[in-house]
Amino acid sequence: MRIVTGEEMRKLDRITIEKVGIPGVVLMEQAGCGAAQEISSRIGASDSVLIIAGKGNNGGDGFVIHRWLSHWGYNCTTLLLTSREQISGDARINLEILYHLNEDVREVKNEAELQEFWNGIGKYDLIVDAILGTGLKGEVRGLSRRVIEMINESELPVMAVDIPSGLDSVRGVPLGVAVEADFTVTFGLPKLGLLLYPGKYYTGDLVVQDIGIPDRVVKEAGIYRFLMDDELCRKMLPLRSEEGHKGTFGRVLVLAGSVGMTGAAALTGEAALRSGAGLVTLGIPKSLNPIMEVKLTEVMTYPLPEENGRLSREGIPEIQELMKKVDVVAVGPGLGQSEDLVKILEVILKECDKPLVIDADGLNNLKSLLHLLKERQKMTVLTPHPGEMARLTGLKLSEIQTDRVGVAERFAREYGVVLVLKGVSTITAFPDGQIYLNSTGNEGMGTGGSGDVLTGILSGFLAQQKDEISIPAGVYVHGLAGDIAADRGNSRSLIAGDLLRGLALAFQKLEVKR
Ligand SMILES: NC(=O)C1=CN([C@@H]2O[C@H](COP(=O)(O)OP(=O)(O)OC[C@H]3O[C@@H](n4cnc5c(N)ncnc54)[C@H](O)[C@@H]3O)[C@@H](O)[C@H]2O)[C@H](O)CC1
Ligand SMILES: [K+]
Repeated sequence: MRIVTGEEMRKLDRITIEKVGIPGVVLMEQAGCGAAQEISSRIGASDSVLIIAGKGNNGGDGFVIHRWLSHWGYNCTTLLLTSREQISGDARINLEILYHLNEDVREVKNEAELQEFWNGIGKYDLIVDAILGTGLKGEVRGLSRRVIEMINESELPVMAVDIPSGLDSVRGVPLGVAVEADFTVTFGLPKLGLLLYPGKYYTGDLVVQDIGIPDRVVKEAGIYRFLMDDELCRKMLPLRSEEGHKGTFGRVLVLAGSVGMTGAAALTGEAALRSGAGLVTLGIPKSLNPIMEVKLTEVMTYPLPEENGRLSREGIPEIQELMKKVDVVAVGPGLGQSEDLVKILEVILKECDKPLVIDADGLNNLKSLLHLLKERQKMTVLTPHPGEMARLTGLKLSEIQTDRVGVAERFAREYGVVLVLKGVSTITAFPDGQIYLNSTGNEGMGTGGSGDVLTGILSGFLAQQKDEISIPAGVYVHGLAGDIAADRGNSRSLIAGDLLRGLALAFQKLEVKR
């Protein structure tokens, strides 16, 4: 499913109305009736509903909701945060209908009148926030601001119409103040801010209501952000032929590990195999080889020259040979940091003509080599968590976390890489501007080794099909494996090894028998 900003949704509405010819009042009817159905499925037959309506079409949706809920027998009151005369267009049509039906509509024009009305708030069972939607501009001001504060203080259940009023539809942050909703019915397509933190807190359960915006309008609008789901992931999984063999499923070289950091290397190697790669070779400091030989069965190990327990530049000729024999190279998990490792990474960036996945310490050794990324002709995937992204870019953590999509989008475009910015709602950004927002995973995955498993999954996918579109699918499968593992156990006690076992179950859920 595509993801839009408020502004993009307004453009889609406008094209649908002006070019396709579906009247706005029809879209509003679809929106309001759909939202009323969702509300009706969540409240009791004798519940009283208070619709708080702003001056624009978000308020208009509220009037339609009032009409349908009342039609189904619910007690409804609309609190209008302005006077009747201030309402126009499609919203006014629906407001007049409420008056013609003698529905209970109260107008409040100032804080005193609002406070007087609010003294009776206790008789309502649900508040419908139809104050502000995609027309919000700047910090919330005036009566809208005061009523949003009162809604949040009221502790009453709240449903938000389209967007929790006050929430920025791009960055998902409150513009001064925002409604804290229990659930939100958004129209047409999900707005980006509803899917990011802290926007997710204000949104509560998100329901996307189809209001009949034609697919063709959406496709032609050039919307380039996507929300991952099972269906989209299935389409992006690497294809596997039934006559396949180890060679066709691809060979992965993992350069990872250092003394004391053998687990990262093992997790990456196993995850690549568990994701369907045919053969995986793990290049590690040679003193670790006996340990890894015991630890790993299916993953082959290759002892490389070392210094102080980390790969050393003496190993470069062997690494150059190893890279020629594989389909994809993953470098970084547990590597450590040193000048030799920077030198090794520099050679890899300059000479490796295969897709490359750089993670963890591979990223921490990359800072001085960023310019080489632009020169690579083959795909490069970087998988930083926010801290590694801060070190890579020199940005503060807060600058990254309050504009995750923007930061990822700009970096991918500038360096011509696929950037996987991990965190809640991991973002995959492509050099052409495409953005994929992940929707799987849980807090239990904030555990050592989780990222190593992701690196293995991504390199395992690229080994099977050198198509970067499998990267968001890998991120999705990683989170799905974590969700399945957490469901079977408990997210608190989740450890990275559980993800390896969860992978098979994740594929089972996703794989449709071809
Ligand atoms: N356009 C359509 O056909 C459909 C729209 N839908 C719903 O309509 C809203 C968008 O409506 P719009 O009238 O453009 O804007 P809003 O109702 O969101 O708000 C505009 C209203 O609010 C005032 N305002 C703006 N910024 C602030 C602020 N910072 N503080 C206080 N007040 C502010 C402004 O003066 C206007 O009066 C969309 O979200 C949908 O809910 C239908 O759903 C589908 C068809
Ligand atoms: K709203």
